[in-house]
Amino acid sequence: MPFHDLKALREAALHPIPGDDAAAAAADSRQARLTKPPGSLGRLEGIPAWLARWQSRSEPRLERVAVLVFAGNHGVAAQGVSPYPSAVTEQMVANFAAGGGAINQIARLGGAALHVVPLELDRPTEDFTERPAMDEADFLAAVNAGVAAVAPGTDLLCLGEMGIGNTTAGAAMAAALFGGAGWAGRGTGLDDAGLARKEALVRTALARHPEARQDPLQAARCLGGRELAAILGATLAARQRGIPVLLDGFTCTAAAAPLALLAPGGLDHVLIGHLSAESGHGRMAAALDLVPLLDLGLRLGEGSGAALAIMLVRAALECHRGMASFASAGIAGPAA
Ligand SMILES: Cc1cc2ncn([C@H]3O[C@H](COP(=O)(O)O)[C@@H](O)[C@H]3O)c2cc1C
Ligand SMILES: O=C(O)c1cccnc1
Repeated sequence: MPFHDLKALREAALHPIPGDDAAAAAADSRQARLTKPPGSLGRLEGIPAWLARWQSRSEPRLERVAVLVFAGNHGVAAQGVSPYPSAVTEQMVANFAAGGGAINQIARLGGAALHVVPLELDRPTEDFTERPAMDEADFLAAVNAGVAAVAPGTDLLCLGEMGIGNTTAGAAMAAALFGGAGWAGRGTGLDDAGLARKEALVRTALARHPEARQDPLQAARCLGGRELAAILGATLAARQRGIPVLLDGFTCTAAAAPLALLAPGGLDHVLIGHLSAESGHGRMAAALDLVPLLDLGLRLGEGSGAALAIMLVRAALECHRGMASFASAGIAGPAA
């Protein structure tokens, strides 16, 4: 199901698959009968119906949980927007393959299969302060790599990224999609001078690509990166394949955001796993009307915050499945 051209991608994004209201209602009605005061499990209570709606199963399951980490390199990194060199992207991909990344440990704990997808690391995107990051063919190839990586039959998909310089791409996309200034954050640890340079480069990029402000897909092509485009493709493909999605932090959320701007509800099958410490993430989540599940001060990427939230999703479903009902346990409801 690859997208042959931008028009086909746009058509799919403009017409997101609706969720299964009946499956969600069945899950919610079970939730209401469980042995606890209504609402006492807080946000965990909404999760079974969310899974049910997007899996289209009144009894959702979490047998096949996957983490996909897409990796790409960025022309803009040559402008000194990250304290780390671009070589670290490939080195970290090797580290993931050897089991040495934070995401390896968290994914294993979450019972998730980790799949890392490097995207032409020896061919960085163009520096988007000068030219579009990708031409249409490059952009589509990256989107389609994301689509192809989503295995049908997955019950829950976590998305993440690895790419030195990609918080600058995320900031530029956020500025184009949501407007305003101040989207640049410190990323892996920029100092004040670096932060000011990053913010100025985002302004330059926006001025260079006026089409990015008119069209969310042009924002992704001109200002994003291959791993961000792949996240967009994977998020869209997951919806089409009945797979709910956990997004990671700032960069990952920026990558998927065009889907919400192209169609109302285009990210309804998505939860944000955690609120990143990257400064623009809370503002971006609010603009998307999404409240991240966790808030632990992480600013790593790699899908780490998405994968951490697997534990919460598992806890929510375990309670939903395993708890007794008031009737079955013979427990009195509230006094009338
Ligand atoms: C060793 C190392 C491991 C990482 N894992 C994720 N990132 C994170 O940092 C990068 C984005 O930050 P910036 O825009 O400042 O370059 C991305 O690769 C992201 O996934 C890492 C960064 C480093 C250095
Ligand atoms: O929130 C993120 O996505 C993030 C923050 C810092 C570094 N890399 C990624």
